[in-house]
Amino acid sequence: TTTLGFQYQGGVVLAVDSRATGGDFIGSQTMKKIVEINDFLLGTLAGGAADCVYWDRVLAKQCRMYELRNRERISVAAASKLMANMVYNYKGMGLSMGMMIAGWDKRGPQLYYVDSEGTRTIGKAFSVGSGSIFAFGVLDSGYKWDLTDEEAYELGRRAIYHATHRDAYSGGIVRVYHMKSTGWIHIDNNDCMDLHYKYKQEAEDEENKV
Ligand SMILES: CC1=C(C(=O)N[C@H](C)C(=O)N[C@@H](Cc2c[nH]c3ccccc23)C(=O)N[C@@H](CC2CCCCC2)C(=O)[C@H](C)CO)Cc2ccccc21
Repeated sequence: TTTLGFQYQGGVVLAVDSRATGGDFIGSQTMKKIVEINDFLLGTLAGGAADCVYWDRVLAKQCRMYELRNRERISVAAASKLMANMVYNYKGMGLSMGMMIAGWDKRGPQLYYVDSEGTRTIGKAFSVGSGSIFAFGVLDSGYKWDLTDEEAYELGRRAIYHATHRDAYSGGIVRVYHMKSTGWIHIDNNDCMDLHYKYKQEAEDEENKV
């Protein structure tokens, strides 16, 4: 798996692949690794598939219960803390989950990393999963705060594509979401093979320019 999240002038962009593996067997090429918790909260999933899918659903329920009890949306900080505290109760029992929580609340756009070891941290950019080293290579070389929305989407797409190209445990569809002040929007899905030939053609066109 390769998941990526970064904050820039336009909010937070999330980009992920869609492969699930069992050993060297590919269980699925169409998994959803960006989960919609509510209109202003997104999560990304990496690690044990069942752990991720299960605990994401528990978090979504807890966030909804908070809204009903308090008549206001839960903050990004509180949602990420809920998840961190829930999985911390199982520390050392074999859970494997590395997730990001992206959202926009009264404090503006925020991005948290939470994992089953007990880490919860706020930051401007994270990449989680077996392909994260490849994604960081592209992200670090192309990131700046002042990216336009289109540049940010393309940076996320390219970073995940390069991870799917080099990491055997990443692949399938590259999914991109954008967390804005008005909530999240789903930008697009691209099969990583289509991106491969698109980028190959672009590189050849660039080479052939005088
Ligand atoms: C195909 C599939 C599942 C599957 O392939 N399960 C295997 C056992 C699994 O958990 N795979 C992990 C890798 C893995 C296997 N054993 C482990 C023990 C500990 C930690 C990781 C693993 C995976 O694909 N992980 C993905 C993220 C998943 C994909 C599915 C959606 C939720 C996030 C990745 O992190 C990359 C592929 C790298 O492993 C589980 C599942 C639930 C619901 C619907 C479909 C599936």
